[in-house]
Amino acid sequence: MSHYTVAFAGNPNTGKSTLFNLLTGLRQHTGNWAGKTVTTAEGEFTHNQHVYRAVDLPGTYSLYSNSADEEAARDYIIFEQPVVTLVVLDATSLERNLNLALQVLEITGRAVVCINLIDEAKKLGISINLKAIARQLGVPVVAISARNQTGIGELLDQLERVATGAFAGKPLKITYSDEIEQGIAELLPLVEQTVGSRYPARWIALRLMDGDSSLLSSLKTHMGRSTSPAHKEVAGHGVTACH
Ligand SMILES: Nc1nc2c(ncn2[C@@H]2O[C@H](COP(=O)(O)OP(=O)(O)OP(=O)(O)O)[C@@H](O)[C@H]2O)c(=O)[nH]1
Ligand SMILES: [Mg+2]
Repeated sequence: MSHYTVAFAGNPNTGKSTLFNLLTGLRQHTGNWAGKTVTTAEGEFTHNQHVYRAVDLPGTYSLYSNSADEEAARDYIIFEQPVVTLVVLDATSLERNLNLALQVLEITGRAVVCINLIDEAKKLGISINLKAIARQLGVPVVAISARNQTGIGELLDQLERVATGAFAGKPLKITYSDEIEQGIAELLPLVEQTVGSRYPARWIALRLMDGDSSLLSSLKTHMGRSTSPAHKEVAGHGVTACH
């Protein structure tokens, strides 16, 4: 039986924990990230004989280094490298929410985009062209309502496709201005030489150009250790639903 780690990322209040609780039921525990006062939760669920370890990341608007929450979500995706990152978006404010999805896709193509609160969007008369968004983003896109429990089967099927490698994402690559692309081109070989092929060099180059010293110090910390799965760092127990 395979075990796949799935990280739940998304803006605050997009229903990550509602979905997480729905999938994991009471098979979950909460704790703090190592050295950070950021609460996280882990749980387990099964679909088609595959076991998934779900990690509920803190809600963030970006993966820059504006807060401990953003640093924790960023570090998890980059350094713990979940098999799938599930990006949960609010269907009623897609434009703002897609910003985080684009940032995740700059880091990894092993992602599924989950458009939640589709019931609310319908009430507001918002219709969403899932196929067009999926084509543009290059990863599966599924509409669900975590509250009404609709679309969950399709979401789990898409998670499985990405987790097993049956679907290989071709994540949208954002092309920046000539000046920035020139900077990336100069920095990229140095970053690749330093961090190797394990980490997303283009994204790291971009963040370094932006003067992201927090990412730099996280890189130093994580590169000094071999692989250390996140679950070892989560010091928690107790059965509780997360919020
Ligand atoms: N109408 C509707 N409400 C939902 C749905 N999913 C979640 N909600 C509601 O949205 C609110 C936020 O849900 P949470 O699951 O706490 O959101 P979250 O993303 O975990 O929030 P943070 O942990 O703060 O980032 C709650 O009141 C949920 O009941 C949905 O599919 N439809
Ligand atoms: Mg939550």
